[in-house]
Amino acid sequence: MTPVDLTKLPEYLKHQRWFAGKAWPIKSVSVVDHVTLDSEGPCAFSLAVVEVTYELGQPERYLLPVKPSSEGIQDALEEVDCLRSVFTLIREQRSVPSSSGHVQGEWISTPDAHVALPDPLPVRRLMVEQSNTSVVFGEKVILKIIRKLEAGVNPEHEMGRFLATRTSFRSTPMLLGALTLEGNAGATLAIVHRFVPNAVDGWKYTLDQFRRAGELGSTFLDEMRELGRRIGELHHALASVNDDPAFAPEPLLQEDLQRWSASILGEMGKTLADASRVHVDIENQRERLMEHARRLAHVAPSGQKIRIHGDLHLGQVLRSDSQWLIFDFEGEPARNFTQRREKYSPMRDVAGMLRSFDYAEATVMLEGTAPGPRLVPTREAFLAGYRESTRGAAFLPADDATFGTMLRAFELEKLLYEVRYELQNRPDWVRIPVQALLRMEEPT
Ligand SMILES: Nc1ncnc2c1ncn2[C@@H]1O[C@H](COP(=O)(O)OP(=O)(O)O)[C@@H](O)[C@H]1O
Ligand SMILES: O=P(O)(O)O[C@H]1O[C@H](CO)[C@@H](O[C@H]2O[C@H](CO)[C@@H](O)[C@H](O)[C@H]2O)[C@H](O)[C@H]1O
Repeated sequence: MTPVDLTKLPEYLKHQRWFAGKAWPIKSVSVVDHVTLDSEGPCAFSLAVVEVTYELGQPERYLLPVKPSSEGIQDALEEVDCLRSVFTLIREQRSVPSSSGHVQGEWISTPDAHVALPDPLPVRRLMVEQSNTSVVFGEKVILKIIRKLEAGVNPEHEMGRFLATRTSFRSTPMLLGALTLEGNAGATLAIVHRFVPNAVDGWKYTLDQFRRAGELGSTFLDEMRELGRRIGELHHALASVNDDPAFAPEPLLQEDLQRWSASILGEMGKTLADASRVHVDIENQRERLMEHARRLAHVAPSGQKIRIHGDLHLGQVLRSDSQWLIFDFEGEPARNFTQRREKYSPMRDVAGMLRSFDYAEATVMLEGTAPGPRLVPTREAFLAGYRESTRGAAFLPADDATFGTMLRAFELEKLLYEVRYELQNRPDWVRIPVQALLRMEEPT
């Protein structure tokens, strides 16, 4: 028996914030696995994995926590008891059979993962714009229930578990547990982290600083230097284990550089053509930009490929208690899990953060803030901190010239990604990466 009225699902899905396929006609929806939870308790509900097939394009899978209701389908996550039930399953590491496998709760039991929770446990839905559903329990832990499921190993779950159990890196809200569906429709369904109270994200924090008149204060630049150091420490931690093939650093080969260079050149073809419809001048830059990507293929290979954050920007760091914490290890949403888990040069993360400083500068300028010396000092402070904490690291290129060439190529790669991201999501913001592409210097 299926837990939901399948005939009502297409209409239900189209009204959900997290449903990505609103623009495409649905051909069919089927339940591929489901489990009933709390069947005897106050909140009997189902966790159903549904597959949506479209008239055109690839099918997608979603997690539907649902309750039977006289009106058809009700989101079980609207009920506090159901949210507590999901959390308890994880905390007590329970295993519950599903129609074609089982769901498994996982709770990390190292001493530094210990968290004391009040009883009864207060529950608060996080009121932020997000594509999943996050809930805070007792102001101590945050549970993210994943809505759109991808095939393969979830990088946020994998990276969080690795950092928590195999490294001493603690500049991140620690992963405490997860809920996984094992079986044919296997996927990570939910993730629990330590909740960071009173945190401000790095994007808001930086905008506030950039909006102030005059020069940036030395305190802020020290904080940016500290952020650079934290990213360097993250890379050290990610490169610190050799006995786990998913994380062991690998030598960076000429063929890696050639592959990455070719991929940037390939992305450039279509992206610049799309961008030139809104900004005609961009086509004149094509040759100069291509040269930055070509140079990547020809540097002498040094350093390593390691697991990286993969989507590092100011919105992925939190400032709390005068500390920087790095979070959201799920990687770039436009790539599949296999691509996101690939080892890469850590320079890609560095480039991502530098791009974010440019976005912050462009944002305050568009708001009418007077020009000022903000961008260059922020970049320099961040890079100085990063270089300080990674001096002599085996994962970085051996000399400064190669460091510079690789950094420019990865900034270009991120810029192209941003043009595509903005064209699709925030067309008014396309000008930010486009202006940066126009400003990119002649390769030296
Ligand atoms: N551990 C945490 N402590 C405090 N706030 C957090 C924590 N994790 C996430 N948040 C807040 O929740 C928001 C959404 O979290 P995120 O994991 O990015 O969800 P999504 O993947 O759905 O975008 C973040 O922007 C941040 O403000
Ligand atoms: O936060 P996500 O993992 O969903 O990342 C995506 O969205 C980001 C925007 O929220 C986008 O970041 C771009 O805009 C930021 C400002 O809003 C800026 O700080 C980043 O540098 C810029 O890349 C990110 O690229 C995208 O993957």
